[in-house]
Amino acid sequence: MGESREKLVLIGNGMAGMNTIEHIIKLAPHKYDITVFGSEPHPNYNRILLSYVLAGDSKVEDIVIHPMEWYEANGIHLYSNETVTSVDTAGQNVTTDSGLTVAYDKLIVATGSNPFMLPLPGADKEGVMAYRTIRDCEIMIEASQQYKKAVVIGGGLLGLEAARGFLNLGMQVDVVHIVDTIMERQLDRTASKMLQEALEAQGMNFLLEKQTESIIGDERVQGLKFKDGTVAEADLIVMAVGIRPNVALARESGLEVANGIVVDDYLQTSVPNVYAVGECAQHRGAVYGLVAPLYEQGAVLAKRLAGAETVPYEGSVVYTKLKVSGVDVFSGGQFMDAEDTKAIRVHDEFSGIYKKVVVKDNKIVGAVLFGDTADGTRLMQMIRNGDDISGLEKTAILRDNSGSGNGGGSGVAEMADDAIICGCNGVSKGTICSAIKDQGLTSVEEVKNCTTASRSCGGCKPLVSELLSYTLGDAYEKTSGKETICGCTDHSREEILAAMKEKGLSHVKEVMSVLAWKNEGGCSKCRPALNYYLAMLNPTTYADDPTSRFVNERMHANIQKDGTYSVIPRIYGGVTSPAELKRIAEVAEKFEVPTVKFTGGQRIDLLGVKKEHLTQMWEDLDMPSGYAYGKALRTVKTCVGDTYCRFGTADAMGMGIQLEKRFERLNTPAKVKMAVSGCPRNCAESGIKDLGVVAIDGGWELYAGGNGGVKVRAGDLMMVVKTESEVIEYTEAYLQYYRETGIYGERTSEWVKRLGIDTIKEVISDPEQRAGLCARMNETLSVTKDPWKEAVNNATIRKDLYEVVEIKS
Ligand SMILES: Cc1cc2nc3c(=O)[nH]c(=O)nc-3n(C[C@H](O)[C@H](O)[C@H](O)COP(=O)(O)OP(=O)(O)OC[C@H]3O[C@@H](n4cnc5c(N)ncnc54)[C@H](O)[C@@H]3O)c2cc1C
Ligand SMILES: NC(=O)c1ccc[n+]([C@@H]2O[C@H](COP(=O)([O-])OP(=O)(O)OC[C@H]3O[C@@H](n4cnc5c(N)ncnc54)[C@H](O)[C@@H]3O)[C@@H](O)[C@H]2O)c1
Ligand code: SF4
Ligand code: FES
Repeated sequence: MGESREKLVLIGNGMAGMNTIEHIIKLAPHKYDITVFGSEPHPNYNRILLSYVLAGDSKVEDIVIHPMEWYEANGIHLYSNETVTSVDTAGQNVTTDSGLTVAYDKLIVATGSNPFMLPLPGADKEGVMAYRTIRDCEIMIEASQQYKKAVVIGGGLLGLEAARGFLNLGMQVDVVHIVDTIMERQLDRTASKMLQEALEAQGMNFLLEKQTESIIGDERVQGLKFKDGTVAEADLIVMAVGIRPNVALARESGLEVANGIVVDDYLQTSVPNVYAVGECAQHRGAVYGLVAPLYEQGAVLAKRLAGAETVPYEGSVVYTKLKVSGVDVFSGGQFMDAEDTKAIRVHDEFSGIYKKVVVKDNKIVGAVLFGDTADGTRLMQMIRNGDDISGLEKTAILRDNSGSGNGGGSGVAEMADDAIICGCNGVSKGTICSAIKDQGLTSVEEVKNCTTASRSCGGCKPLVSELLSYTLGDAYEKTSGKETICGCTDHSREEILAAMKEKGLSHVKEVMSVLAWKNEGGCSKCRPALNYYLAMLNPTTYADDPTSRFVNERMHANIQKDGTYSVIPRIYGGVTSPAELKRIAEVAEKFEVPTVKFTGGQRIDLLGVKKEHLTQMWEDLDMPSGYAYGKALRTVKTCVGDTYCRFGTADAMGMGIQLEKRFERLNTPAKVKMAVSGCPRNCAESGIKDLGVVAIDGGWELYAGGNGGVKVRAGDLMMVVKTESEVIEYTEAYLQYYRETGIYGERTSEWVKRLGIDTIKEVISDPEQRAGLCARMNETLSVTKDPWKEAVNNATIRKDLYEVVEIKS
């Protein structure tokens, strides 16, 4: 039987080529004798998921698409770790680097791309690398165990996913980007800036508008120098500045090559019996760098080679999603405004949501979504269908997905059966729903195994989950729905706290190990949370884990966008003295601080401080840390009160200073701001603070859960008390209750809303409960230390965190 088979050879054991082979085997299992060559020493794997391997969410073995046994079972000869070095198109055979020659009747070239490496002086130093393969990923993971500081050049999709991975690996990371907006090839300015802010909050540091001039160091890289003369330290540099089609072999073999290997609508090259598919191919002038279009090409080529009827491949409308946990970003089609386009925009600054839909001639041609990407699939379908939207309401195009009511979700119910749910693998709603019904599937994993939907980037998992819910109703709801603290675990906050108490768990790694964390090292969402919960439960015995803190908290200073730091000393109640001001001025002069600014919280910010100056500055200032970087008490703003103001009924400054001295250094689920006003005129803005204190005739009002930031909220009146010591006592109880029941990252404004002010009132009004809360607060406060003093007095901390390695250029 084998005798009659034609010989099909595939060069490139990657995603596009092997997807084509998989289709061919399904369509015409006996037509070809198939040989596959791959330069990498692995079976075909999902390159996309490398980002999850790097981030610690998956293991290398989990991302294999076709294991070795699959090749064997399908009679495919796989030569891994073997590179094809020449193609004889006249004699119809290929030759490899080990000297092997194999004949073909049909040849598929799927050699992918090469990462573009900037040809900089010093780029050949050890520690400068690309990010494309399993090997690259392994090198990065190994390096993180030895080195501390990574720099990623390129703030595109790949660079940002690499940077996120480094943070998860416990490294500090700078992202160097050439223009002033990241992901400018996928996002408009508004979305880009929102993304930057969100990633900065995760600990990423951006060096924007920087052009690298050279890479410095001896044998191993030590840093990079920019054209503007500045430098950045680096133990490891990853170049993620784009890719170039891997066409050298094709060119040498006489195939027509422009940017990529030129192919027609059936993926045929300029040479008979030779086809090209994937990133190396150029179709109608376009070269693609995402899997969805490559799989569309593969489906057409497979049909062609299997002898089945096929429509031509006519090009693809592409969309992307960034795979970084905690941010939702979608970009598709023609997303930039142009003279002949109009846009529908929704920008909710309170919820951090931005949506833009670009319309041309009454048709949607592109979209950018940030913060809520549930509309993405539907919009892409409308773009592909060329739907006329002139009769549609704006709300039918962009939905409010925030609620769980009818408007919520992505509207899977209304999608047509042929709507593509999984863009990467081209799987439609109809296929998924039939598989769920016919095969009795009950989980996203089962749908993936049966239909391939969600097998690649995983971006469609929420939609698949919605389809399961839509098809199975309550039966599905019952099997899912628990709110876990992050994707690394199936446990909820409550379960984790209960286990910490019951099993006496005492460090972050132990929690992850005992509770069988799916991702061994955890991520930036769960590790700081676990560190906080452990410290909250065991204040006197727990040893803080600085590696589980965000970089600003680790450094006790805020990193600014140019890589310098800001230093904000504590100024109790916003009240200072000439001597203190003189000292601040002297320090600012001595260290040539470029900007000195008053903050909204009545203190002084020294901006633009070099890392190596931090500890000496703190020593010279001889003032406590203002914790402007931490999830902790920030400031207590005060008015002058009855000391100077004729309306004042109480000593607002004195009360504010007492509160700040009592609660300084207190760690809380999220930052806490307070204010004290000397009368109901409320000049210190007590109504929009986490705790606001307002003097009234004969006493004080305490307001809870106010916020003047992103989501403005007026505080709820929680309590009216008579004396200053009662203000302290009730504040202790309130803050401790928040510490014990707040979700890590949750501001009091959200917490008060979640619990209800009446519940909080009830708890802290109850003398027994209040006494317990105050006792636990006392215990916590009894062991806090000033971190700046600690760093000044501890040579190891100074060396490990603040010393700068000298960089030779
Ligand atoms: C970290 C990372 C994350 C990504 N995330 C996404 C994402 O979320 N969504 C998305 O759509 N895309 C993503 N991509 C892009 C996606 O992985 C690529 O578009 C896709 O892998 C390209 O497939 P390909 O088969 O054309 O090339 P490749 O997958 O690169 O396969 C080509 C293979 O050919 C081999 N080869 C080359 N020359 C020879 C030769 N002469 N002889 C033998 N073998 C040879 C190479 O070693 C390679 O294994 C990501 C890429 C990376 C690196
Ligand atoms: N989630 C996803 O879909 C995903 C994830 C990773 C990779 N990918 C794909 O992998 C490929 C490679 O990704 P990429 O991010 O390297 O490519 P890219 O071309 O999308 O982005 C490269 C970025 O580097 C910047 N840049 C160029 N020269 C620079 C320089 N000298 N200094 C600083 N910045 C510079 C560019 O401005 C650009 O934003 C792309 O095809 C991408 O689509 C996709
Ligand atoms: S709040 Fe009252 S006491 Fe304080 S400054 Fe304003 S008017 Fe004066
Ligand atoms: S959309 Fe990428 S796996 Fe489904």
